[in-house]
Amino acid sequence: MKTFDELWAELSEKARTRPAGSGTVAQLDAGVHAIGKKLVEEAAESWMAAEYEGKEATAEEISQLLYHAQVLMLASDISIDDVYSHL
Ligand SMILES: N=c1c2ncn([C@@H]3O[C@H](COP(=O)(O)OP(=O)(O)OP(=O)(O)O)[C@@H](O)[C@H]3O)c2ncn1[C@@H]1O[C@H](COP(=O)(O)O)[C@@H](O)[C@H]1O
Repeated sequence: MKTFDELWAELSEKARTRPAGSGTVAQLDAGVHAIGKKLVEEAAESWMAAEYEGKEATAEEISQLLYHAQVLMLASDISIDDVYSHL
């Protein structure tokens, strides 16, 4: 288990060091358009899970949604504080 902030620290490090085999690095290389499509896909899957699949599936889909949101932030050079400033 990890927190949002811990995942952000891990993904930031992956973006900086670009280890071989990292899915995050592959997504960053694919670009904002591809990352945005994944984000929308995970949002739709979260919605469907919440309507039809129960709490466990919904939590899993939302975790993937948060992951892809963080990847989009990295690809767009947006920090956590940039986002928090709008909350
Ligand atoms: N939390 C996640 C995470 N959530 C979702 N995903 C990605 O999002 C995809 C979502 O799965 P789906 O089943 O919805 O999609 P899919 O169509 O079957 O998968 P794809 O064909 O798109 O890969 C997964 O296949 C992963 O590629 C994640 N990839 C990585 N992480 C974490 O990010 C960290 C860094 O990962 P790496 O960069 O791969 O080392 C690690 O702690 C990982 O646990």
